[in-house]
Amino acid sequence: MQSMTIRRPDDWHVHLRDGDMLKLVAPFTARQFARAIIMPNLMPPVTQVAAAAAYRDRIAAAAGPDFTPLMTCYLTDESDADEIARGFDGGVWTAAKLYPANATTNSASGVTDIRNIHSPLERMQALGMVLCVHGEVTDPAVDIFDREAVFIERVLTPLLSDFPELKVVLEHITTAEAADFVAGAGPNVAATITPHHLMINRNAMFERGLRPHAYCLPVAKRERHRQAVRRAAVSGSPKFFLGTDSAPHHRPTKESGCGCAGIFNAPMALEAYATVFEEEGALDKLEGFASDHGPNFYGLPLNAGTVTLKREATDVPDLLGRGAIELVPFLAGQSVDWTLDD
Ligand SMILES: NC(=O)N[C@@H](CC(=O)O)C(=O)O
Ligand SMILES: [Zn+2]
Ligand SMILES: [Zn+2]
Repeated sequence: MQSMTIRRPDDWHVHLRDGDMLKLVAPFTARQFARAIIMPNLMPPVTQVAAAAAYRDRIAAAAGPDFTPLMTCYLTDESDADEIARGFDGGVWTAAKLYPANATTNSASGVTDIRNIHSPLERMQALGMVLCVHGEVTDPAVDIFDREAVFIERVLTPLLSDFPELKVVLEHITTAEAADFVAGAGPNVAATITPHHLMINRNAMFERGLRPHAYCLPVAKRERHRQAVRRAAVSGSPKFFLGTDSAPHHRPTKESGCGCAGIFNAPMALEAYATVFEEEGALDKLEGFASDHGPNFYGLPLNAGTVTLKREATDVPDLLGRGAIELVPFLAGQSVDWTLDD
């Protein structure tokens, strides 16, 4: 196949940040996607309807008219069910986001115990509002490579037995356990999958030296898990859909003695997914994964337009930037097999 046209896709998990970083990265996402679920882990986090509406306006200004940001509410121990319902009913919030406190970047204000958000979760279940989950336990006694699987056991399974109708997206899955759990759960449970977890395993972080640009959370796992996540992505199941988790960090904050977690993949996300789906002999499954399963799960309309991908290599730049900000993109200096036609 030399070219393929699919319904315009959406990104169901992205970090656009704020200020100059937002201005730099938003056009990359808007070039690829019609809509995106915007992560609320700013400093301070987006916990209030008014803050989310103002952030939405800043994103719209940075991304241009062809892009719709879908906002999320950052859940904390103090989250108020009425404020969440008000933002959802008012069309500001599409979903709410559960960060276990200190699990990842800017999650210090996250939830310390799931019991503290029972009343917001009860309301969300009644409203049909999606809960997006960073699914890792923070218990330092649990090995970092096991934190997703243990989260499923200790937190997600009890959560779903307390709220059996709650719509839950287990985000950026990295393990066979997560893929199996989601596949076997009810239709109210789905997962997003990133390009990097499809393309790299944990060796990438240690290839001939320490590689901070391959470091994100949840951390990439061993090859067996990458293979399981690839099978889930190309399975055609409506439970698995595209979420890049593009998470830009200024270069010096990654190339550091304590580097930030996050991989910036927005510039060539679709091209990377197409490369993986072709390797798996599943290009016919790309449109469902990228453009249909997400909106169907969220109960949103499918996009009207299309995008065309050509089977021509795209070279990924070593460095992207503007002004003082420098970003090393995913697959810097390498290439992907497809090109997005503008
Ligand atoms: N994925 C990451 O490694 N980092 C994300 C946070 C997150 O999605 O966990 C970030 O905000 O930088
Ligand atoms: Zn996360
Ligand atoms: Zn993320």
